[in-house]
Amino acid sequence: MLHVPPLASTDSSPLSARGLCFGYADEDVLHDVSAAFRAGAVTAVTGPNGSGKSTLVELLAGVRTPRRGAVERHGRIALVVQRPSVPDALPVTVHDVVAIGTWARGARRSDRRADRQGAIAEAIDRVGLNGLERRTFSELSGGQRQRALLAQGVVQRTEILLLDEPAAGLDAASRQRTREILAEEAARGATIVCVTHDEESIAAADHVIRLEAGRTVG
Ligand SMILES: Nc1ncnc2c1ncn2[C@@H]1O[C@H](COP(=O)(O)OP(=O)(O)OP(=O)(O)O)[C@@H](O)[C@H]1O
Repeated sequence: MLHVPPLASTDSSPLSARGLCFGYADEDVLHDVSAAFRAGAVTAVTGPNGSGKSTLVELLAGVRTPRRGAVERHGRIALVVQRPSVPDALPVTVHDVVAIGTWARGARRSDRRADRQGAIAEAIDRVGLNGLERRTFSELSGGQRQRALLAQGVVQRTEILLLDEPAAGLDAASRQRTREILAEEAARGATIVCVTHDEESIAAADHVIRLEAGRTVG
């Protein structure tokens, strides 16, 4: 796939960052990061461990606030986090996890209960977890948990979908399926930003942002 740089300007971009600086302590881990993300495209965010990818995605999602700079968002955002830890005592099932993703949809009057159940079943089917709906999170493998969270993200049908290493720990077939799902979400017009170390995901992305030591390098 042709790799063109992300948009230089923020014009018509559903999601953009301008001059982001952020530090967990005195020292900044992100330095003056600017980027604009296109609707209908998958942007891969890559770079070495500790280069600031997860931090950038959390700033884009609004989970963290930049010390300097700003994020502009147009549309609803879903964030798929990495390696969730759920206490074993919490008996939350795959179905529950995906259903949580429909809560915001449910606020829309047109979204009837039957539609919600259908959307949950479809999302579980898309990530290949059929038959495991009633399993609790503690009874799932790491890769299965990862896929349940992906289903929770896509069921929201938000305009912007942010994912932090959704393919981490997945086998080759599941990584491939994850790439297909992201392409499908982009095809319906969503803006997809995906942190990844996976070479195939980087190659399949429409745009690539590379971070090194908290700075964009291309
Ligand atoms: N909660 C935290 N408190 C203090 N420092 C943190 C915290 N989270 C991350 N950092 C530091 O911020 C920097 C960027 O971390 P970040 O997790 O964004 O990197 P990353 O590129 O996502 O790494 P990886 O590829 O390993 O997931 C690193 O130097 C890291 O040690």
